[in-house]
Amino acid sequence: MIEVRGLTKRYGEVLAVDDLTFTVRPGEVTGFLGPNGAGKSTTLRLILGLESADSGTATVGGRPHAAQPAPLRAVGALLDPGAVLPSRTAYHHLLALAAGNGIPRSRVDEVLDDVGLGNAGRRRAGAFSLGMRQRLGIAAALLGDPPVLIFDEPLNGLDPEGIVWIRHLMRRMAAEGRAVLMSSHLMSELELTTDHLIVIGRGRLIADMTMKAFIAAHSDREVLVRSPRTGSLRRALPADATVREEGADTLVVTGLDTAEIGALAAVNDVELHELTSRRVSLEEAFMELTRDVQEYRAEREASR
Ligand SMILES: Nc1ncnc2c1ncn2[C@@H]1O[C@H](COP(=O)(O)OP(=O)(O)OP(=O)(O)O)[C@@H](O)[C@H]1O
Repeated sequence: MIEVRGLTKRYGEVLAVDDLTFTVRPGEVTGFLGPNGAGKSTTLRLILGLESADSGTATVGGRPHAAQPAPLRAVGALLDPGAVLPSRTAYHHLLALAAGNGIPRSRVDEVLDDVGLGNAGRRRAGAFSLGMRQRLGIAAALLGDPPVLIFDEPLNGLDPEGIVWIRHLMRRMAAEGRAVLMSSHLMSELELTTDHLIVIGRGRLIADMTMKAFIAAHSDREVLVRSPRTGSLRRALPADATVREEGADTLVVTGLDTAEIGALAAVNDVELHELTSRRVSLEEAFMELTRDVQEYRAEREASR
């Protein structure tokens, strides 16, 4: 279990992590979501003891990272898949890590097989594709068979096969009872993989809820209407319907269903070319949730 309590980190003017509190539970994949610059990587580095907090605590299994007697057995992390000596073979890279953490040599072949690098272990890591480096980083994370796993943007730059593979791996790790934390700046990457969702913006907690609850809360339907007479249709709609234009001949309406809009169009003699009910995408729901912090970011960048 990861417990973050009142965690705060400042870099000069920038409050990168602002009084953040959340828990990552065993047996679940928790998605850690936030727009670029929200403070995700900083939070993960604080949990892993790579940075020190200005205040608050971050513990794994009840201990701060610095107090872990065998860090790789407590928490495995994939932060930067590029962090491998290019001249080393995958096998020797893992062997050095194992030796430094009192992990038996036999475990190296096990994890190489586990991540599908069984045949590539004797090749130099410098010649690996991004997908293979990602797998090697995950092998290193799994080396100590830890109960807690942290992946920072693990799907970045991967091909569809790699993405499916990592999704399955994370689900399997959670099914084995591990606590898995995965960061992303895209809701679409988390929707299929995670049980729980933590959203941050500008270093602060915005949402902490199950993925199911997030989907239920944001599964409003909207109706797309295409017509050569959108102006007349718009005037025919009741005042409490929300209407926005999506191009010259298209309206998107919330608050009415397709039958109601169809009936109003018929009564007012408005020709329709399309009437489609659709779910608001979770990506849009996430953007709505973080709009204030995105605007803040845009303002800050504009004023530089
Ligand atoms: N070492 C550092 N020195 C100064 N500022 C930093 C440092 N690391 C991060 N920051 C700033 O802290 C804020 C949070 O950055 P962080 O990398 O944690 O965000 P993030 O959510 O991981 O973003 P991304 O998705 O872009 O990686 C940003 O404004 C960033 O510029």
